[in-house]
Amino acid sequence: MTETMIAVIGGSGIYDIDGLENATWTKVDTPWGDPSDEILTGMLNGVKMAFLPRHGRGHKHSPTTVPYRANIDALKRLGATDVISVSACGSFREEMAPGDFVVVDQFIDRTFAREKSFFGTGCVAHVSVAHPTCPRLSDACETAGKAAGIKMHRGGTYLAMEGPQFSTLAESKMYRESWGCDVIGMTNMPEAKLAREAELCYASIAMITDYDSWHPDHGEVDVTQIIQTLMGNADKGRDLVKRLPDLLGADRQDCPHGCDKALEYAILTAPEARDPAVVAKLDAVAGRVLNT
Ligand SMILES: CSC[C@H]1O[C@H](OP(=O)(O)O)[C@H](O)[C@@H]1O
Ligand SMILES: Nc1ncnc2[nH]cnc12
Repeated sequence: MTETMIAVIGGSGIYDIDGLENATWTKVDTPWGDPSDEILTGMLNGVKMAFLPRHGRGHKHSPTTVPYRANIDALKRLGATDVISVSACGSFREEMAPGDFVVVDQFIDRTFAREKSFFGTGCVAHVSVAHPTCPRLSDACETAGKAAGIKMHRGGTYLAMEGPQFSTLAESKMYRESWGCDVIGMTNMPEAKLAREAELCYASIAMITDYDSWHPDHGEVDVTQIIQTLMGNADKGRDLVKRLPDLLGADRQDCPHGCDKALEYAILTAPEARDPAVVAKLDAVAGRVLNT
């Protein structure tokens, strides 16, 4: 049995969380460069917590330049077991209205200018992301959100676009009508894929801020409107987070869905063919299976 550490990656509008005991911002060095910012650690109701602002305090990183690999490595290195992403998203569904939250369970990855794996030449691995989010962690998010009085939707497909521009009207209609997507954002990929490679349970909460550009009764997406909605959402998001420790507990059992064993049969490169320098970089992410 290991000790739970709940890591929250806060998206646009969420640059800190309050209420942690012994709250400390810590710089974490990783073989993949600097994370987006220092990481806030502390205790909440007897459970270890970590918080990382995805874009950095002051919103320094664009969706393309967020150092996704360094962020996931740093959280794993600190001892995180569960990662909860909280993100601002557009909605493709009338019933998923601004102010509502969606516990996302699928993704379509349309990003193209990001490093998407910890593995590659010298140590090749292929993990499954058929089910990219952890149902156990998603259950906790849904329960916590409902207890906080938030209108929660369970399940939804998140279209991850490169950005930084919002979608054209034709794209928005295609994602909604032909591809069956429910929400859109710019950051959950490759984050979810990297969390799986690092054997971390991952859940994603989409805080709906707008109707993207498809909705006939709403104008095109506008960052001022998004930020206004976010200001209301951010407090709700923080309230949800505060309820997670009681739901997840300090003693962590093995993940019933196998998120924490994702690398068990994933590494293809024979031990004698592995590049020691590449293996060394994987100490935090894949130390369990590489015995580093
Ligand atoms: C502020 S609007 C666009 C911006 O907000 C979202 O960021 P995050 O997912 O980190 O909350 C979206 O993905 C874009 O990066
Ligand atoms: N409509 C939208 N498209 C992409 N990212 C978003 N983040 C918030 N709203 C968004």
